[in-house]
Amino acid sequence: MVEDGTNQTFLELNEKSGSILQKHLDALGGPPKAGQVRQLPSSDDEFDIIAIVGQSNKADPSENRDVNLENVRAAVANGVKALNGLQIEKVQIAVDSEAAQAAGESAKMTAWTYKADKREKIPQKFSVFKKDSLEFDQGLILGEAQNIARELMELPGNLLTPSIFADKCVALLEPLGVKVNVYGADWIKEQNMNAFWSVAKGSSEEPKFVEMIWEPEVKNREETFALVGKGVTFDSGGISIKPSANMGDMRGDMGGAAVTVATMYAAAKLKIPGKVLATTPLAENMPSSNASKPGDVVIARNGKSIQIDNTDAEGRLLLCDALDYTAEVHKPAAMIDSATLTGAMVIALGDGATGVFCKDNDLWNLIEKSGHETGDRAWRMPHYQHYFDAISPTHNADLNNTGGRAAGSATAAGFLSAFVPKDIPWAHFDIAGVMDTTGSTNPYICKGMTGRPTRTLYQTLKNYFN
Ligand SMILES: N[C@@H](CSCc1ccccc1)C(=O)NCC(=O)O
Ligand SMILES: [Mg+2]
Ligand SMILES: [Zn+2]
Ligand SMILES: [Zn+2]
Repeated sequence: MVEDGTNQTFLELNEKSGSILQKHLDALGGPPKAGQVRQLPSSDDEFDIIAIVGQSNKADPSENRDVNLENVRAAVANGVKALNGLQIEKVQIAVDSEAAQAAGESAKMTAWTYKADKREKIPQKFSVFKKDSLEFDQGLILGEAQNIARELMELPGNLLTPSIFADKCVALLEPLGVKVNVYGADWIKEQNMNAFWSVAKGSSEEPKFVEMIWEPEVKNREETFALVGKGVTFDSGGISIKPSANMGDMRGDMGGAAVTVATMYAAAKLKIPGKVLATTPLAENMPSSNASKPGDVVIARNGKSIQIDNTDAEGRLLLCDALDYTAEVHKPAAMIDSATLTGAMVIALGDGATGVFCKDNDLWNLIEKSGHETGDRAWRMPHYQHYFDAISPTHNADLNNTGGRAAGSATAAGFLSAFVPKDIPWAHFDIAGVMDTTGSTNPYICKGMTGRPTRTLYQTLKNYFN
């Protein structure tokens, strides 16, 4: 696969073919425009087909990402898709070394579909044209990591209960040298994680709390970076039940946990030179006679009382205990939580960017830079006292678990801030908007669950420890 009709690889192949390639290309209308692909028969025994891919050269700085790399991702995606169904197993991609990682990421993500049997028709083996490239291979791993998150998110609630999710964490990460601790209901209650338990107790599926530790022998920095991910394997809303239309999408309400685990996979595979600690509270949110009722009051692990006025605002209840535990027990130097937290974030940003709430400018700058590099962007949201005031105080407790309709994402972030010590740089990623896609906005991610922003989380760790 070769980008446009003018680059060096094309010229070499054309010369070798005695200018037949150029003749075919001219007959097909000349070099492809951005988004187009021309497939040429190859006279070279080494290749069955040569695909010439048009690449955009638009570079608008206000896009807030490395547009050149994103153009390469798009071109590779279009090329791979044009080869679908042709029984081509292996694709060599002609790409410059500075874009090789982006090409690898895109190839791997484009070649993925949830239905494993359909993958047979899509090329699955990729390399750089006639050479080995470490950057490209790293890109393949990062694409694979995001695919792991997509797979977990697509899995329906009956096939991915908290117990099954926890088993998958062990199977995926322990062989890579990540220590994985899995705790159940008794431990959650012993820890006084009563806010977490208030969500889980309505389901017959046992909740799990998974703790993952990557600690390499060789470190660039001694600090611990912590990740926390919301893991609601199905969110029915509980007693405050959701409308039935599209309720099946809530199989992806463990997206925060999925991208957290996928980031740990990438961190271990690519041997991030520092300690990364991750936790995921996992539960189902179901209505039953055991479920929490609107108006119930619980005391969270940190001693704060919470009035549960809306059982569908459950994410912050699991997360608040997980954040408190992670901060107190592991004392990280920085912490990011990821959560499909609010419908308001879907309205605010759609699948354009992850909404990030962060008071620490250094951490925010690191996250923004990372999103710029991966193309999976972050957008800073307001994290003011004003929004915290909307959820506190409440009639019968220190905090209310809902701040009402206005600025729902910001008041949710305000709620979480009551559980993170002020001296720990912390960012909250509301990933509800980027949870899924119609498939029309990004050429390398098909319709469905996206696994976003796995690569931006990984890149943030990489930038932090390098
Ligand atoms: N599970 C969360 C977020 S639901 C957000 C969403 C909606 C539609 C498609 C994708 C994501 C939840 O229940 N939040 C409560 C709330 O926002 O009120
Ligand atoms: Mg799922
Ligand atoms: Zn909910
Ligand atoms: Zn939820």
